[in-house]
Amino acid sequence: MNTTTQHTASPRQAITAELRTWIVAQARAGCRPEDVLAAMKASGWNEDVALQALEDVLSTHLREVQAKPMPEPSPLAAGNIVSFDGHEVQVLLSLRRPRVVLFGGFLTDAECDALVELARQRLARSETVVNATGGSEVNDARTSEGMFFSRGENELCRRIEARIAALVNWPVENGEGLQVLRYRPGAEYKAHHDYFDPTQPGSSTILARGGQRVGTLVMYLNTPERGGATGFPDAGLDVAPIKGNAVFFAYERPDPSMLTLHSGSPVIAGEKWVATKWMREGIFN
Ligand SMILES: O=C(O)CCC(=O)C(=O)O
Ligand SMILES: [Fe+2]
Repeated sequence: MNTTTQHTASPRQAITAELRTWIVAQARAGCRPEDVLAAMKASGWNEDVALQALEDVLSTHLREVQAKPMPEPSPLAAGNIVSFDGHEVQVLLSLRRPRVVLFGGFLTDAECDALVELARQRLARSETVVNATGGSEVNDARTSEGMFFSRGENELCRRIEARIAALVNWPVENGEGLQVLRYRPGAEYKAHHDYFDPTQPGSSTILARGGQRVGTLVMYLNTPERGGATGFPDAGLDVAPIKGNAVFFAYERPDPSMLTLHSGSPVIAGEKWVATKWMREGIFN
């Protein structure tokens, strides 16, 4: 029997989610297609069927990666000063992988102070999402206090939301309301991803409202005396929390390979205040 007949005669082997993830991971790690094919053959795949599976998975993956619109500050380059609404913002750092951009002077001192004062009386102990249920709970991994403004709640929120939308090219409607956090000495937010784990049953409720998170902007509302950097351990990057600056990062897929694992490291002295804007794939209502 030649291979062609064998191919026609054999039922198409199913491309499971697990196999798809594995093939994509091999490609992203720089493995040559012929080596991936050899590994599949070694684990019992018929050559033609394996080739077809490789082709299907990789072409779909390429289309997904190319077609997906993302929040993205380009065409700004590091070193530029960008002006929006009469307000000048500097691009202090731009990293491609993970996608991270650090803005200088994103908020004025007066805007930072006003956000802190509006948020102060509404603070409550921060919670984390419980993936299994889609609810939330108090957790040692996150020892800050926080509150949410609803989107467009007041003139200040509207002004900041319009600036974010313009500078990262992402619609205001896709943003969650601003969240303000206060960390006291010793408080931290341990390493986490901002996207919702799609394999967890609780995520479907959360994702029904606006889809996945694809980008985050953390704005520093004060400069803590010591500690409190935003760390990106996969990139070996620590962003100093300086009043008015803001760090943007984006993650095309809800996957650790985006390297956007990050933490709010413990505050050692003083308080740390931040405002976070999370951006969804779709309209968040
Ligand atoms: O406090 C920080 O530096 C990071 C905050 C953060 O990760 C978040 O709000 O999701
Ligand atoms: Fe985060």
